[in-house]
Amino acid sequence: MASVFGKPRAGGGPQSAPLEVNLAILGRRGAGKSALTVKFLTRRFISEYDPNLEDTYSSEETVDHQPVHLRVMDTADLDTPRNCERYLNWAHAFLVVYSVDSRQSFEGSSSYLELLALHAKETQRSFPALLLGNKLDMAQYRQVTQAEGAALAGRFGCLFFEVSACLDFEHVQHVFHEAVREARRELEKNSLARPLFISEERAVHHQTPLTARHGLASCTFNTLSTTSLKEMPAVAQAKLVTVKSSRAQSKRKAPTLTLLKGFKIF
Ligand SMILES: Nc1nc2c(ncn2[C@@H]2O[C@H](COP(=O)(O)OP(=O)(O)OP(=O)(O)O)[C@@H](O)[C@H]2O)c(=O)[nH]1
Repeated sequence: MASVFGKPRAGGGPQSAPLEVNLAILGRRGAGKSALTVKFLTRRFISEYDPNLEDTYSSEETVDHQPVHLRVMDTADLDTPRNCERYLNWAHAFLVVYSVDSRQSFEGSSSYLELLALHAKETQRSFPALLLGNKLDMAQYRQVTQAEGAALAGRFGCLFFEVSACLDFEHVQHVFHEAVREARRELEKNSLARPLFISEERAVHHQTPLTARHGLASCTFNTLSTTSLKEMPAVAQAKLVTVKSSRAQSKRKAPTLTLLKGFKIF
């Protein structure tokens, strides 16, 4: 990571305007979404988090000598995807996390990948996703083989990595940077730098619950259209996360680590 979380180190690459990339981390409770997020942002493994809080963090990164303003939404969906539009309409790329020692979390990751595939079909856009088999350090309790993870990733055409939030930082950083590369490729390919739009008059008619059509997840999302549109509020005003105060309390129970919404650690 070429920046101390929140500000780039000297020599962090050419001073062009940083590309903005939004990354959402999805997966069943306990898969390790928060631990991976905090490892990437702080190089530390923190063991306990409050499972109910959802936070969005920001970090100035340098990926392949290019500055990137990276936002990471550490979601908290409980056990199945719900109210998905908060991340489906926000993220440029997704990390779908399961734990190699939990068959249930692996099946949960398959539901998320199916949801993302449906969203891509509905919006006629493609969204890079990376499948992560976390807790590799617990391989002796494996319930999901590497081959099964690779096969699932292959089915959805996404990259696959096995990682551990409590082992080396470089491996976790590599995965986040791979997600940025995938998002950047997609943005450059589809020049998606334009802000997302939502239909004003037609939002109600276009809300089509996925459960009605696909029995998959209790998620609904607006079908995006480009006529008579109002620009979506900037991320800072949008209610993307449950955090209301000026401090983004991390999900860990212990009071020692708090992440300021102003994107720095202290
Ligand atoms: N051994 C090991 N434990 C991990 C790893 N990643 C997370 N954990 C532990 O697994 C538990 C769940 O981790 P979280 O990061 O809270 O998982 P989560 O997906 O954010 O789950 P929720 O907070 O419920 O949404 C915690 O006790 C972590 O310490 C890992 O790579 N290895």
